Amino acid sequence: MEHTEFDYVIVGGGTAGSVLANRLTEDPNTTVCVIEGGPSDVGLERVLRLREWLDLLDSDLDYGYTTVEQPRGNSHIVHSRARVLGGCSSHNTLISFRPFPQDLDDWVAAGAEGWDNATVQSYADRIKCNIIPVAPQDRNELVQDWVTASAKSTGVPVVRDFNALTSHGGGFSEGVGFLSIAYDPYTGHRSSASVAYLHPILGQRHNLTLRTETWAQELVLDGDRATGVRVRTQDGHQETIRARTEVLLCAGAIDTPRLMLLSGLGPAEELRSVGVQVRHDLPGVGEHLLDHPESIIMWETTKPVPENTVMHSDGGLFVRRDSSDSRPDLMFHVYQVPFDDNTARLGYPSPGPRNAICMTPNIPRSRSRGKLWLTSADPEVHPALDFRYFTDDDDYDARTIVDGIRIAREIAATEPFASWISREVAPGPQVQSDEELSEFGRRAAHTVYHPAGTCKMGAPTDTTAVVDPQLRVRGLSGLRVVDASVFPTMPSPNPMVTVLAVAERAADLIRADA
Ligand SMILES: Cc1cc2nc3c(=O)[nH]c(=O)nc-3n(C[C@H](O)[C@H](O)[C@H](O)COP(=O)(O)OP(=O)(O)OC[C@H]3O[C@@H](n4cnc5c(N)ncnc54)[C@H](O)[C@@H]3O)c2cc1C
Repeated sequence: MEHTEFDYVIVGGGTAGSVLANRLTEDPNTTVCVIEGGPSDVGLERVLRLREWLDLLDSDLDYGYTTVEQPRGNSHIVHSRARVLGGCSSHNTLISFRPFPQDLDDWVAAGAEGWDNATVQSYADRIKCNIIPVAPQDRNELVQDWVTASAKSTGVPVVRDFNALTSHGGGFSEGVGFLSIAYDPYTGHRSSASVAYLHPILGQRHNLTLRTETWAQELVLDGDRATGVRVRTQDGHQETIRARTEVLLCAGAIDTPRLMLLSGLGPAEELRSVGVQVRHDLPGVGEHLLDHPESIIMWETTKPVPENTVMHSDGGLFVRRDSSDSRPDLMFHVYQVPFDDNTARLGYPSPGPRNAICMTPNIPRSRSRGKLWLTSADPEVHPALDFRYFTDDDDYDARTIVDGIRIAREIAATEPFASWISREVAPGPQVQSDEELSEFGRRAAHTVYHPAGTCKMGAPTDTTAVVDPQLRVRGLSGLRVVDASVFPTMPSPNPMVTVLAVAERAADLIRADA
């Protein structure tokens, strides 16, 4: 057994972990060790080339978590989670939206004192990733025509830079346009958390130790203090890495609660039932599993989809149905490839690779709530994930998807987009009633890959919260969570920028405590 000691041990060199590693090692007297389960992405072209992101799903760089049966949804969804430095920012589409001001009002109302809009946006200002609206050479004619038709059909404005509306104003209620994406428009490479925060300092800062292909199996506790992490190295050895000051959990919304539960931190009765020794009863760990569910409508095109693109999903549309809230309540991505995993399984034909266009309506503030739990004390066994998709009491989630498919059909009937479409492939024009559209929409449903909330932040008095507003785990010392698990509620748009901003602020909170 080899023992090594650092000031901070970061579990997970992913989106949040990369930010923390950079910011904490700005002080040359602070030592940091990052434990990352996957390999480095340095020089790994198949990761760095953003356009090839679809090839990473279900690959050796994907943990590929499945869900338990979803009686009202799709039981076949695979939740991709990246096993590589940079985490999901090395795997995802890098669509970059600041959280809406009202999303952060919700955080404060949920007890996350100090996470108000002005504060969080000021941390988003610091993000090092190169976030820009899709560059002119990557804007293809089809998406351009889709933007024009969407604006005409729904009456929403065309937006040139969504984030400018959030950083310099009160956000936006509706809009359509090319997305903002964290990438280098000259090379097509990612500007992921690892590219932006780690690559420039690897080998430069001697106070940073990076342990790739190393898996954190259990937290080491001394009474109620976290003092280290027991890890398994690539060659199967076990060792303990000690933290003099803090252990920082950045393993993401699935693996952070999983590691806590395996370490005896979680709902006591449930832990006992699988034979895990209880170290600290924390009922909220694994509860409150959030996501952005989405569904799909797919068409065959009259001519091949133009080749130029950033990553095959370059446009976005936001619609607001409920005027009592200033935020949009329906979002659509547009996929310029057959996004047919779920439709093919249901028996729908797939157009050729260059002859499909899809719209995927998603629910920005889904009302269904899920849960994650252990089925075994064996650290190799995946936890159970139950998103409880489409189970909210008033059927809001399913109705949102039905509205989304209807709005998408109207856009498809509007020029200049209409001329690109030869026929609707899924669900097909015969599917018309609300009941039929709901049935299709739920069975073909997918995830936008945004699990969050499983170690939620709340007021120090909130017994359902896992961390306090300083992100410290309740009732323990030397342990913080800094990743998408801490979200008290889901930000309406894609969450990566919120994760980056959370990590930027966490670095300040950690330094202030030290
Ligand atoms: C396919 C896909 C597309 C997406 N597209 C977008 C998008 O376009 N825009 C957007 O805003 N969001 C997107 N998301 C979501 C977004 O990427 C995530 O919400 C965000 O990156 C999560 O960051 P995190 O720090 O919480 O976790 P992660 O980035 O997942 O980091 C966790 C890290 O911890 C490591 N790890 C886990 N367990 C252990 C362990 N026990 N020991 C050691 N290491 C461990 C993992 O290998 C990983 O590197 C997408 C996600 C996916 C999967």
